Amino acid sequence: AQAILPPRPPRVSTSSMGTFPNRVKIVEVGPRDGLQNEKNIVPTPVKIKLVDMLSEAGLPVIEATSFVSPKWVPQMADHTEVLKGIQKFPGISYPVLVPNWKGFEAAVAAGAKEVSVFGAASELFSQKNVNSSIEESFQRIDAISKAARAAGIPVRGTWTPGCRNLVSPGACLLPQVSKRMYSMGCYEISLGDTIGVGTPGAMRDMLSAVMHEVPLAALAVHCHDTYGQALANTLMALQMGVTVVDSSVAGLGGCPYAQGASGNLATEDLVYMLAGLGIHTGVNIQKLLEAGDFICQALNRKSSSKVAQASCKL
Ligand SMILES: CC(C)(COP(=O)([O-])OP(=O)([O-])OC[C@H]1O[C@@H](n2cnc3c(N)ncnc32)[C@H](O)[C@@H]1OP(=O)([O-])[O-])[C@@H](O)C(=O)NCCC(=O)NCCSC(=O)C[C@@](C)(O)CC(=O)[O-]
Repeated sequence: AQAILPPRPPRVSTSSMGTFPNRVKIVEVGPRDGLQNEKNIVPTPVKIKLVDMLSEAGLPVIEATSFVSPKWVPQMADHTEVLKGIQKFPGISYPVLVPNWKGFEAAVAAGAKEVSVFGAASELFSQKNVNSSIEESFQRIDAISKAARAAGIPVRGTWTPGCRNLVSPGACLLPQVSKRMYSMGCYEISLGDTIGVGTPGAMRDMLSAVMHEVPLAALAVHCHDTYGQALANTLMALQMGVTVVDSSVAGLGGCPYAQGASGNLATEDLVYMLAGLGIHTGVNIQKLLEAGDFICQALNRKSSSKVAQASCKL
């Protein structure tokens, strides 16, 4: 596959458009969020090679795996082997998702240097996803954050409204839970549109509410593309000043406990859009496309990335 990067227009900024950042940090979630929903177990060497190829492509943060219960998510049962097996490139972070204390301890024992905690702003989704209430999730996160701080391990947090009214802040308590997570020591809060029903308007309203509670510099967005809105939602977030975006190579993804959740925003499409805006990411799109080809072949699947699809035809 070959990608032709879009021409860079002169930088334009008007008050009605907002100002785009010069640089965006991409958090690649493909090896974790992308693969966790796969029914067939992906061989461990394939997972390791995927992470290594993403490192080669220059992604600055790669969520490598998750230390969740193998009874709940069998696909992630090889988390220790994956984390130990990947090459650790200097300057790249490899956070791993941890749902509870047991997962945190196992992650640290496997050599994790950064962890991600997560929770939902909906009681129903919280029960489905982690078998606990929102309050119990906070207690777990608090304990993990304290221990992580003592061990010098940064903690990133992801919150998902996890309900149909996904980006409706009133319905989903997202600003309050984000604030609480931030105050517990998470250095960054990623706001997840887990089932991908958000629109740019809903993103604007949700972010406006959350920005009152958490500094903009500590916010990231994590959009799924169920309704084809992920790139547009991300663009809105960038215009509002967000500079950290989660995405998944080849648009892989979905949460096993969120009915209807489809793939994430494809990293290839994000990189292409950012290049067209003249926004620096440090990602080599050619190597990224190769990583996407590799995992799609391993999964026997067509890439969900429009850029990858178009590049194949060129
Ligand atoms: C949280 C639990 C563990 C509670 O699950 P539970 O069943 O309530 O846990 P438990 O404490 O009662 O333990 C049950 C068994 O699991 C074991 N266990 C317990 N914890 C662990 C662990 N960490 N690692 C390994 N094993 C574990 C534990 O030892 C025990 O084993 P047994 O004694 O029966 O043999 C479970 O609900 C779970 O693993 N949930 C994770 C679900 C998940 O991975 N969801 C997807 C990630 S979230 C997501 O994708 C959304 C996000 C973040 O990407 C945002 C977005 O997309 O928008």
